[in-house]
Amino acid sequence: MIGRLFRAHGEFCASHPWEVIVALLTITACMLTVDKNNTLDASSGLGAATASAAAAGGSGASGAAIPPASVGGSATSSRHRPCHGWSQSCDGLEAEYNAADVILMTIVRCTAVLYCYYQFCSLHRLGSKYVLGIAGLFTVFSSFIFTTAIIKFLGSDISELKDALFFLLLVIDLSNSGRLAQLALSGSNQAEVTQNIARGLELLGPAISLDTIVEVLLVGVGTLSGVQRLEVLCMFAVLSVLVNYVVFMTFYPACLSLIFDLSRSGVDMSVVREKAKGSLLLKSLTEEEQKANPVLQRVKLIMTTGLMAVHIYSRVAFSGSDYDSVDKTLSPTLSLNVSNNRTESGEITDIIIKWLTMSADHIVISIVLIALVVKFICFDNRDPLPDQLRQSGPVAIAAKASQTTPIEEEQDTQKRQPEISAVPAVVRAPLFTIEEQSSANVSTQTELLPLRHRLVGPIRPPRPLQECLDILNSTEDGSGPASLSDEEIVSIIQAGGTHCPLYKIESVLDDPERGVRIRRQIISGRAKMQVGRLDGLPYEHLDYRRVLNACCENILGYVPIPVGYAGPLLLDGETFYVPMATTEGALVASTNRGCKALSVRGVRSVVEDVGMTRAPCVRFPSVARAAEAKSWIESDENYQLVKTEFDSTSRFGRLKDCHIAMDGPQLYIRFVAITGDAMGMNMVSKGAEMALRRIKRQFPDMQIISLSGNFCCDKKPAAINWIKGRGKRVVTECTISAATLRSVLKTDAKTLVECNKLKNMGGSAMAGSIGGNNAHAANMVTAVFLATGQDPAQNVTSSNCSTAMECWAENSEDLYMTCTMPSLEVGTVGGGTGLPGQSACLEMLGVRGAHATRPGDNAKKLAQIVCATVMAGELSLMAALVNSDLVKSHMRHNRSSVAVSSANNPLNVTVSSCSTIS
Ligand SMILES: CC(C)(COP(=O)([O-])OP(=O)([O-])OC[C@H]1O[C@@H](n2cnc3c(N)ncnc32)[C@H](O)[C@@H]1OP(=O)([O-])[O-])[C@@H](O)C(=O)NCCC(=O)NCCSC(=O)C[C@@](C)(O)CC(=O)[O-]
Ligand SMILES: NC(=O)C1=CN([C@@H]2O[C@H](COP(=O)(O)OP(=O)(O)OC[C@H]3O[C@@H](n4cnc5c(N)ncnc54)[C@H](OP(=O)(O)O)[C@@H]3O)[C@@H](O)[C@H]2O)C=CC1
Repeated sequence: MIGRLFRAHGEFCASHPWEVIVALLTITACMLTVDKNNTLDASSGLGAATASAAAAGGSGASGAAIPPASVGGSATSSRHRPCHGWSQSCDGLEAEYNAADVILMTIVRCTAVLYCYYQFCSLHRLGSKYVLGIAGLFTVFSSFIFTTAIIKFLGSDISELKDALFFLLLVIDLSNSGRLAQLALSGSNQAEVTQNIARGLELLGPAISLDTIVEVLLVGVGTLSGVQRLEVLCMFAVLSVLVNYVVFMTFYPACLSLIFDLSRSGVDMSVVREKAKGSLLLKSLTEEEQKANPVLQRVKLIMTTGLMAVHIYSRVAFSGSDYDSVDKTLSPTLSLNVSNNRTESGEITDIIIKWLTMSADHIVISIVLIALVVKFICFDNRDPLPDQLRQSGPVAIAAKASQTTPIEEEQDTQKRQPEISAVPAVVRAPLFTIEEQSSANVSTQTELLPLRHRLVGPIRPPRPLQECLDILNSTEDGSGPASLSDEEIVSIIQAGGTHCPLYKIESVLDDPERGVRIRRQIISGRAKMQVGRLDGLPYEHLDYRRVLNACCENILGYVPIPVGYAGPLLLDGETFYVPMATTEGALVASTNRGCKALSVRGVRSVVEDVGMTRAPCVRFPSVARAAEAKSWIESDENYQLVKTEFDSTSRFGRLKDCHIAMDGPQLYIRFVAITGDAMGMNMVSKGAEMALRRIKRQFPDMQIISLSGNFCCDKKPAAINWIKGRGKRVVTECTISAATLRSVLKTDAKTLVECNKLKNMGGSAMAGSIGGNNAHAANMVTAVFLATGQDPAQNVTSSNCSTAMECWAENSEDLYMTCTMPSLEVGTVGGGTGLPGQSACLEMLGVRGAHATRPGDNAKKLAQIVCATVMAGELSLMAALVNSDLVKSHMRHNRSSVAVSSANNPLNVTVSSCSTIS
């Protein structure tokens, strides 16, 4: 209920920022410009005191003494009406500074500075130091200005604020401003910002209100101390707390909202708001009100009650004629203090009395300081807001329920133990973002990543390096790397040598995930990365057995790429749903549309296993000797000798051909081999090496320049692959009826044929392209390659494609289309095809692993699917181009305002939106 009130209030402030800000500024301006003498004269009883205060203020500043009677009087009256203290402040403060004063104020100032430092450290831990730092500074500044205005209004001398400022710094809690700013600015549009601010106040408001009450009552105790200067300072502090509270609840959220409002570009907010309603973040924000730690809340409530009792009792006890006697009881030395402060007596007794009287001052200030310290330690230790939200969100709850086993919980608890970090970068909680919320329900580790990043291990000081090395190399039970803490392992790695090179951690530790975690920490430190830089790069839940010694070295993690599907695709009578991994919005949609058009009549294909190639470069002493070697290899009999050697290296690799090019005394021997279901580069390289040995036996003067002489030609554009082929050669064909062209692609055959001729043929010829007579074959090739674990770099040669179109049927209104791809380098065995995700995608196509009976058939089938998918993408894009739909569709699917703004703009300001374009 209370939370909802705060929420409504926050919503109001955020949605009416101008009104709130102008209202507050107007009130402040009124206070600053009001004629305080008139006002105070008119007010009850304050006039006299103010007059004296003003006078004293003036004198006080110069250090003039005030008659004891007047001071005393003031003090007395101040206890009857606390606000009186404002006008009396100068009286109190003008008292001459003695050694104790100097020490005391120094401590207060130091504490304030340290506290500020602590606050900024906390803000840094929360996330962006710039945004949050500015938020914190803004709160301090605005609170100070408002407090000044009120103090001036109450008739005090502003010159005395130098002491009060430190109290102001001590009572302001910047972390809440940081939290609210972080939450507000994580919104991607005005509606989200408003909702985030409302949600933030709903969450923070009740706790902050209670904190404020406790602080006011606690610090208010100082106003009962009987020590006049302390009373005045405490009144400043109380006022600061109250003003800071009001600023935080009104001015601050309004300003946050305004920042966003002013910096966005004219977007249609009704549309954006509609979109925002569905966002995951908002869903999590509308969940049940977050409760602060109930134990702490109860303690605070009890404290509040107790302090109220103290205040009521004290003020009743001090009222009326009783006051003087009570005052004497509580502070018997006060009058002495006042008079003694103003004597220049050097007598020991006077000094003792002065110190004794000041000790009351010290004691109460110490109580206030201790109370503040207790507040930091006990009450400010609440979970960061992002954690609270994460815990509360329905998505997170579901994710937690499904993911967190008791064992995991236990591990997490262990990992929450204080870290023993030997490296400088300690990963902190990441910025709270929509993306983080959105990803909470997928089974990646990102949600708990920051905690798991930390170095873990038994809490004990690291053992000496030699001892750690002995344990590392020991084979005894209870020894070995598992018994070393992360910090000890880091020290071994940092020491260098061969014991545990950074790139071998996984195998040395025999625990890949732990190894990767430690490497991330070390690299973060060595690369002097900002805290949390690697948080977005997952590394857990990866089957490292399938990665190590197969796919990657020096692993830091893995990059998740979205996988979509295009289909159904009717190919040679079979239906396929083709997985595509891409970050190019609109690509899958386009291919999907193409599949729809093609599948009405279905695609037919032919495939040929051209063979994988490897062409070493060898050199002979003379051209004649090179020519002799060439003819030796090309003779049938010798070719068989070489083939036997080649084939001996694999159960599936079989030498198919040998093309030799001569360039001076150099030979480029292009071995062509079928490689079963593997793409075959390793296999053919292995075979080529063995074949070269045989040739060298025959020609000992042959010099092997390089196993790869670029005549192969792998991963580089080359005409030879276009002409002779490489891997699999596939040709697909299809006819698309005029009706389908109209209904699905919104075009006709004639227009497409014309465009294909001028763009894919004419345009590519003008560009001097080889193998590029297509619109975007590389798009589909790469997306399917990534999804199915192919070598991504082989998209270069594999994307060779000629797309042809003709008008078809009697009336020439249908379309006949072919795609010819002579060099598709694909495999269903080896490389990345064995990784779990990639393997699942191959499974989806029914081509995972080796073909059970006919080795090579799975790879060929995959090549056919790739070519048919390319055809679908080609058809759809060509239709989009003739319809001038390209830019429109990409603005809709390929440019998210959230992604663009969060990448380029720390304030998440929307820099573009499809709603303005489409
Ligand atoms: C593999 C190496 C580096 C071994 O090289 P090496 O000299 O045997 O290794 P080493 O054990 O003596 O270590 C030397 C250094 O290599 C690094 N190193 C060594 N091992 C690791 C590891 N596991 N993880 C990370 N770093 C490693 C490391 O820096 C190490 O120094 P250290 O730190 O020990 O003082 C070397 O043989 C090599 O560079 N091979 C070439 C592999 C390659 O480039 N493959 C690319 C694919 S080929 C292709 O796709 C295209 C192609 C070929 O067809 C194109 C064409 O036609 O030309
Ligand atoms: N070395 C190089 O120059 C290059 C390497 N690459 C990389 O090479 C890797 C791919 O090499 P590739 O040779 O395809 O794969 P692999 O190196 O993984 O070799 C395939 C393995 O699978 C076995 N196998 C089992 N069943 C079959 C089957 N039905 N058909 C074929 N092989 C089968 C083979 O047996 P057997 O041992 O009997 O042959 C062989 O051991 C990729 O990671 C790629 O990135 C890429 C470009 C160049």
